[in-house]
Amino acid sequence: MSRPVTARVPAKVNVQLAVGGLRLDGFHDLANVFLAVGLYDEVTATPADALRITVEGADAGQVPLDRTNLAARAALALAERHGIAPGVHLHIAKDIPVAGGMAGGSADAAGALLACDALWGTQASRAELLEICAALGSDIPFSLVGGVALGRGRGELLTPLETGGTFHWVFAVADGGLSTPAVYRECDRLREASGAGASAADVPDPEPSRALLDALRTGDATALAAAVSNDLQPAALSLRPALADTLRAGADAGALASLVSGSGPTCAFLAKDTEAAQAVATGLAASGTCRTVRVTSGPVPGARLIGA
Ligand SMILES: C[C@@](CO)(OP(=O)(O)O)[C@H](O)COP(=O)(O)OP(=O)(O)OC[C@H]1O[C@@H](n2ccc(N)nc2=O)[C@H](O)[C@@H]1O
Ligand SMILES: Nc1ncnc2c1ncn2[C@@H]1O[C@H](COP(=O)(O)OP(=O)(O)O)[C@@H](O)[C@H]1O
Repeated sequence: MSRPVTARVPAKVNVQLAVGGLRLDGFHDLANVFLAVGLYDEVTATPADALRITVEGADAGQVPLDRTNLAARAALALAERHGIAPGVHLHIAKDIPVAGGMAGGSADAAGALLACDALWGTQASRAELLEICAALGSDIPFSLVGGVALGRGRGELLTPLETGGTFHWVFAVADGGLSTPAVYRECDRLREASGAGASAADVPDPEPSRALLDALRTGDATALAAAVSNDLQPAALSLRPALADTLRAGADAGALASLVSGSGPTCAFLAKDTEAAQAVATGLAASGTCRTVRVTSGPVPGARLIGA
């Protein structure tokens, strides 16, 4: 019997999330600049008679254990393509906040794919793995690739980006999640309410910011802080007004930039260095405006097999 295989996959923050108009297929075109950060889920694949999912971690109770779990869907997609039975036990050690705008479910899908590919010896090419990822969810290709990348289309068409250094991040994890489709819907509603319109004909094509790409390339945290943006932030704040207090608490504690991570509700804070990040974390914890605070850095590599 084959030995268990474990994949380790990072979370992400979006340093730019420019959202175009609503497409006919229900998605939005994006200029989505992803940066992988050092919070990880681990997915372990062990041979089993049938597909089974187990989850450990503080948020484990919020993760589905049936075939709607993104890790299960990834394993099923790989098995189906290669005509094999999806007999596998997937155990997820979850450290990425659930429904937090940090792509935890996407991380588990990418991890399950890598781990099952190794366990089953399916030897899928990188291109095939990326194709399966894109079919399962817009953010999943980035979980596989990691580092820093620009996502076009609905976020699945990736171009890796150059970076000149490590950035220090603090994350304020909220109580409870936000639904990604609900946040996109609220973004459209706010655009309609402002009179500008929300369709692809009304909203300019999203473009990556030149200043942001330059700041990433040079590794300049102050320049990056000046250039970060998230078009979903007004929608997340509209659905969860208390996030404004969290963003303010991080800024008061010395963060160079405070923004909602993707669709939220996790808030991300960029700090000058490790000491400044600790000070921001201490200030946020004392503010009582979030459930937990995490300090980390990035960019980090994407999904990797460990202990192989
Ligand atoms: C907002 C972002 C930013 O990176 O991530 P989160 O912050 O939620 O992690 C992503 O765009 C989320 O990507 P992901 O969570 O993979 O979304 P999908 O499963 O592909 O789509 C879920 C739903 O989100 C909406 N959606 C998603 C992507 C996109 N470009 N336009 C959309 O309108 C659609 O309503 C879609 O049905
Ligand atoms: N492996 C998984 N881990 C977390 N959530 C999952 C997973 N599979 C499916 N889901 C569902 O996807 C939703 C969004 O989860 P997640 O990817 O953590 O958030 P986000 O899209 O905000 O980054 C969850 O509420 C949950 O119902």
